Amino acid sequence: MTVGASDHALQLRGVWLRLGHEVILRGVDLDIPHGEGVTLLGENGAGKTTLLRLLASSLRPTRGEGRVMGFDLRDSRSVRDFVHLMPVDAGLYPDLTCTENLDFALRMHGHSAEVAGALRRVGLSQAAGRRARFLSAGMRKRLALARALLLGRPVTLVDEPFANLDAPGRSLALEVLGELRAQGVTLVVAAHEPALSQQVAPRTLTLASGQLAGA
Ligand SMILES: Nc1ncnc2c1ncn2[C@@H]1O[C@H](COP(=O)(O)OP(=O)(O)OP(=O)(O)O)[C@@H](O)[C@H]1O
Repeated sequence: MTVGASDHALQLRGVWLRLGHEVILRGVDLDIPHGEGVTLLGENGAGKTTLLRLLASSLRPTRGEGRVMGFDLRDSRSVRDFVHLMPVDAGLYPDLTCTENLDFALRMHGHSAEVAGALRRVGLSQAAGRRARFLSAGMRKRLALARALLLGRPVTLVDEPFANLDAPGRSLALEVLGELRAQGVTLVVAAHEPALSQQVAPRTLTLASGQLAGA
């Protein structure tokens, strides 16, 4: 692949991905410059989550190549130092409290930050000591947003940030994602709410039949 190591945060060349018997991605090319915000659209089952997992080095291409912050997509250890994936189900440890979930994420990345302030920011101060398994879906989403903000990874991939959120929660999600962009974070947002997502991630790509349009 003739790619410069530092020109783009994310690059894919001719990526195919098969899961089981199903071919999910069919020759996907992608170039996302540092700091860009991209909205990823596509029908249910189009492969958005799969593409995010591939970019986070959680799935390997069946064929083709990719680079994340200049590192080969297959070099999971290096890629994961730069990338945070906020999964659709929030990806929390159910038996840890809100505070413990954030503390743990920070420790994993060798960061320190003010957890209480982040919980306050997302309206979860009262729930700080509650285990994640006892949070509502919207509260889990809020906690995941707090974690994404605290980590501030150079590449942040967000799966369905607006799902399960009430109107103030959706505004909060926009604020948090906007703040990450303002910090120079490269943001990819998979969403079914293009008008919301495009406010913070204006470039729009659409996955259909395993191919990416607008790339
Ligand atoms: N582990 C797996 N094994 C086999 N097939 C899978 C696996 N994970 C996902 N798939 C299939 O891959 C396809 C794409 O799924 P994916 O979750 O990426 O879609 P999506 O665009 O995120 O959908 P949605 O909008 O519903 O969240 C679906 O057909 C799904 O059934």
